[in-house]
Amino acid sequence: QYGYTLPGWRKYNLTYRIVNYTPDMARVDVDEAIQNGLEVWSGVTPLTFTKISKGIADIMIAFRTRVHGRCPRYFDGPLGVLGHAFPPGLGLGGDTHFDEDENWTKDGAGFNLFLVAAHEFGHALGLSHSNDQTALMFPNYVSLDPNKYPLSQDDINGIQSIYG
Ligand SMILES: O=C1CC=C(NS(=O)(=O)c2ccc(-c3ccccc3)cc2)CC1=O
Ligand SMILES: [Ca+2]
Ligand SMILES: [Zn+2]
Repeated sequence: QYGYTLPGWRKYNLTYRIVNYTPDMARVDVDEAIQNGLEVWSGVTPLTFTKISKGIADIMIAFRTRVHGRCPRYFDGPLGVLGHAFPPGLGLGGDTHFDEDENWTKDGAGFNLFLVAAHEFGHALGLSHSNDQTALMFPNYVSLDPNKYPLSQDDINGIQSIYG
């Protein structure tokens, strides 16, 4: 009874939908950053992600500002919180929102969408924050080279403890 594994998804084939796009980046670059952010995790688990363009997906992705829709969490304008994601579950579960008041980029300027997305998707899959400085799930944003930013062993241990 001691200890517990964080609740994960009870299925491996998940769907996602990009509900709206940030004007900061080309649509194809947003699609690519999101897809790569998900592939970081599917690469080390049996999870698969299928993109749908309408209807309700497990992971609904949207760019929002301040108070938005029925979301219980708000954004704070430029800087500060960059995004938030809800742990696995029905309804809001898995949904991931990015703060549109940030400057989203696909390179080192502003905030790299791929990096933040990969971090938020960790939450959407059931991971909490890590105290390992090198972990993707570390609570503070570090702008590293997104092309070489692998998962740390801590991230892999975490996700495989849920979807091993
Ligand atoms: O649940 C929360 C609450 C606050 C958060 N702060 S954030 O949006 O500014 C944020 C911080 C760090 C990252 C990050 C960390 C490591 C690698 C890449 C991004 C992403 C977003 C992020 C988050 O997921
Ligand atoms: Ca913000
Ligand atoms: Zn939100």
